[in-house]
Amino acid sequence: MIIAIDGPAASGKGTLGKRLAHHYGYRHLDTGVIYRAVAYALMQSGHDLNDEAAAVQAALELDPEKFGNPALKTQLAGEGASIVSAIPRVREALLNFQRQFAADPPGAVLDGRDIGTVICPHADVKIFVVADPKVRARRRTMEARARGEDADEAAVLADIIQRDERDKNRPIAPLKPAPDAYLLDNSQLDIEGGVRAAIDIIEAVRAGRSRG
Ligand SMILES: Nc1ncnc2c1ncn2[C@@H]1O[C@H](COP(=O)(O)OP(=O)(O)O)[C@@H](O)[C@H]1O
Ligand SMILES: Nc1ccn([C@@H]2O[C@H](COP(=O)(O)OP(=O)(O)O)[C@@H](O)[C@H]2O)c(=O)n1
Repeated sequence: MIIAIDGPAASGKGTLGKRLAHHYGYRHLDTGVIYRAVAYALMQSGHDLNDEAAAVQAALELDPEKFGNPALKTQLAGEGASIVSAIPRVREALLNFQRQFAADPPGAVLDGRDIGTVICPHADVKIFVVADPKVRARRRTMEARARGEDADEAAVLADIIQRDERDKNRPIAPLKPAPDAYLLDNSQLDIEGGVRAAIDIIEAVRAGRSRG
């Protein structure tokens, strides 16, 4: 089974994806990390984030072993990711890796912006996670502070809104729900509540399928 999770910045996609993968015994890929890693590589090598050739090269040379680098979590890397991810050739270079990850047994949960629309249009279940922008900014700020960073909630909110706008309005793989995605608003839910709601959706889809 392939579970596709999409949604705007800091909506809880990664947390949900990880928890669902654990619940079902599947592998999990946070695809945002891939674009963050490309942006980070460009920043480290002193290239402009709009340098298409350098960005494609960085995408082709990605090392999944480095996806755990804490530097990829910063606001700067997220902002950079939103710029490099709008380059069509970068997305193209990263397509196979993501599709291969999804196809490998026993099943996979992928989260990002275009999983249900482009990467896995035939996913068994698609969930589009949303939450009020202020709630998302608050959660992301608390997360950064817990890591010891000095995060300003208003600046985090501005970054989230700016990235969402860029991601929604780009011509390639824009952020939008697939027509067959289930909407999950977790503004009023805690993490457990969000996970339960997602499992309810997945089980309802499975039950519907087995009834044929
Ligand atoms: N339902 C929820 N209730 C409270 N906090 C949440 C919930 N879902 C996620 N979070 C927290 O919000 C922050 C952003 O979640 P994350 O999974 O990183 O989002 P995304 O992958 O969409 O960027 C994290 O600190 C996470 O612990
Ligand atoms: N499948 C994906 C995942 C991320 N991205 C881009 O990468 C950026 C960072 O993604 P992320 O999921 O790590 O961001 P957060 O929601 O964690 O803040 C996004 O703002 C998108 O521009 C994308 O274009 N497609």
